Order: sequence, then structure tokens, then C-alpha cells
Amino acid sequence: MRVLMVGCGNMGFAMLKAWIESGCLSPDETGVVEPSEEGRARVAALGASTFADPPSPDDFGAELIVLAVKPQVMADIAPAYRSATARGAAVLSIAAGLPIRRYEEIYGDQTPIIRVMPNTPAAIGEGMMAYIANDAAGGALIANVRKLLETNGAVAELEEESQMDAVTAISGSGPAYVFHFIEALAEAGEKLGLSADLAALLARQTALGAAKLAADGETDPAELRRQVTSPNGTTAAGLAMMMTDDRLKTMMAEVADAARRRSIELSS
Ligand SMILES: NC(=O)C1=CN([C@@H]2O[C@H](COP(=O)(O)OP(=O)(O)OC[C@H]3O[C@@H](n4cnc5c(N)ncnc54)[C@H](OP(=O)(O)O)[C@@H]3O)[C@@H](O)[C@H]2O)C=CC1
Ligand SMILES: O=C(O)[C@@H]1CCC=N1
Repeated sequence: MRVLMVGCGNMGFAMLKAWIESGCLSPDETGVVEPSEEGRARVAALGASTFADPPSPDDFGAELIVLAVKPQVMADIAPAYRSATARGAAVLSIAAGLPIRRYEEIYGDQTPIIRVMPNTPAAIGEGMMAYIANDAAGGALIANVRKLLETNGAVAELEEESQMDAVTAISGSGPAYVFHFIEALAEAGEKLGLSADLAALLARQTALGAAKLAADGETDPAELRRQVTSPNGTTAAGLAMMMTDDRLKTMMAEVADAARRRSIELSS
């Protein structure tokens, strides 16, 4: 499948890197439109073709256009790819907020459109990729797109597009919450007198180990937590600060709701 990615910043590059490095996508069939010279250079290092401006379908015959620019500039940028969709190219968008009908307004509702919410661990095959497609997207296209997404991590098809704002708030933005937790745990270690390097190592490795224990889903995270918590021990003392009045749960609900509300705002 010939793929043209439009915008290859933090998220687009994370996805593209796994597509090419896994061998799922050949660099020969990959093009990237990216205004930044630095951005083009790192894509060229993967062996893909790069363009500063949209190539004509004769210059690069895309079968899939991947829209990976910011939602705020999508309306200005996406129409330049109408000639590609008129020749049969499908569209995959990773932009937060923007519903499929926005793309149908630009390309027509006969154009196959797939909306994906990725996250940055996609670069190392540990991402969470949630998608939904319009009626024009056929089974063969979806199967090919799923193959690409599976190189990025776990893949889930949503039942309804209305789930996408909540998905964005949880898994799209979620890595940032976890990174901030790691920052906070490391800073807490420094406040207890540890060196910055040691505190950062303890925080990173603890998050990694805990995530791996929780990852297979076989043991409930609440049970994993109980396994660490000796009666009247150190963990119980620490957790009391987090759990009294459901302090952390209340905060996470507020965090996720703020992100979901912003996703809804971006749609308009
Ligand atoms: N970052 C994340 O974790 C996630 C992001 N997303 C979505 O991914 C999309 C991209 O976000 P992100 O990667 O963070 O943003 P970035 O700003 O890192 O990437 C966007 C890229 O698009 C480039 N660009 C700007 N104008 C054009 C143009 N006319 N043609 C082609 N490329 C252009 C930008 O170049 P320049 O910098 O030179 O302007 C930049 O490299 C957004 O829609 C976001 O909602 C979804 C899930 C997670
Ligand atoms: O912050 C954002 O808007 C994007 C979407 C999800 C993660 N990053």
C-alpha cells in the first residue's frame, strides 16, 4: 500500500517509524509531506520520500493519505489532497477532536475514512491504537490499516465515534499523565534526600515494572496493589495519602474530563 503521511511530527513519526522498521511498510512505498527540513531529514533517514509541499498524484500515487497535522490547521491543509482521494486514495486521520464527517465534507462521503487515536508509545510497538471507520471503508482496506497499526501496539475498533473523545482523554493523552507521575515520584525521592539521578532511576524502573506486571490484564491492578501492601506497613501509610476520600481517583476523573471536554471543543 502506497502511504503518504501529511505532517510528521511527534505522533506521525512515532507511527511511521514502527511501520517501516517492522518491515510492514516499505520505504519505497512511503512518502511524507513535512515543511520542516529537520523533520524531512529524519524521515529520509528511514528511506522514505519526502516533500516540502503536497506532491501531485502523478508525483506520488498514494493509496492511503495519513493526516497527522494539528487539528487547528486541518481545514487549511486537508483540501490539498482532494486530487488523491478523487483517484481512489483512502484517508486515515489521527487528529484529536475532528469527527469523520469533517473529512467527508472535504473529500465526499464515498471516500474511505478511518479515524485513529494513537499514543506515542506507538514508536516502540507499545502504543494503544483505537479506530473507527466510515461506511465507505471496505474490509480489505481496514485489514491493511490494522496490519500497520498492529506494528504500533494494541488495536481496538470502537463501537461508536462518540467514544473517541473519552478514548483521547484516556489513552491518547494518557502517556503524559504517566510521565508526569514519574516526574512527581522522582521529585518526591529528591525531597527525601536521594540524588536526582538515583531518584529518577527508581521512579522510571518502578513505573516500568508495575506497568509490565499489570500489562497482561490477568491480575486486577487492585490485587497487584494489595500484594505490595503489607498490613500496617509502609505502602499502607503512603497509599492512605492517595486513597483517603478517593483523592487520586477524584483527581484522575477531573483530569480525564478536562481532556475530553477539550477534545469536544476541538471538533467545532
Ligand atoms: N502527540 C501525541 O501524543 C498525539 C497526537 N495526536 C494528534 O496527532 C496530530 C499531530 O500532533 P503532533 O505530532 O503532536 O504535532 P506536531 O506539531 O509534532 O506535528 C505536526 C507536524 O505537521 C507539520 N505541518 C505543519 N503544516 C503542515 C503542512 N501544511 N503540511 C504538512 N505538514 C505540516 C508540522 O511542521 P512544523 O512543526 O514545521 O509546523 C509538524 O511537524 C494532531 O492532530 C494530534 O491531535 C493524537 C494522539 C496523540
Ligand atoms: O494533546 C493533544 O491534543 C494530543 C491528542 C492526544 C494527545 N496529544
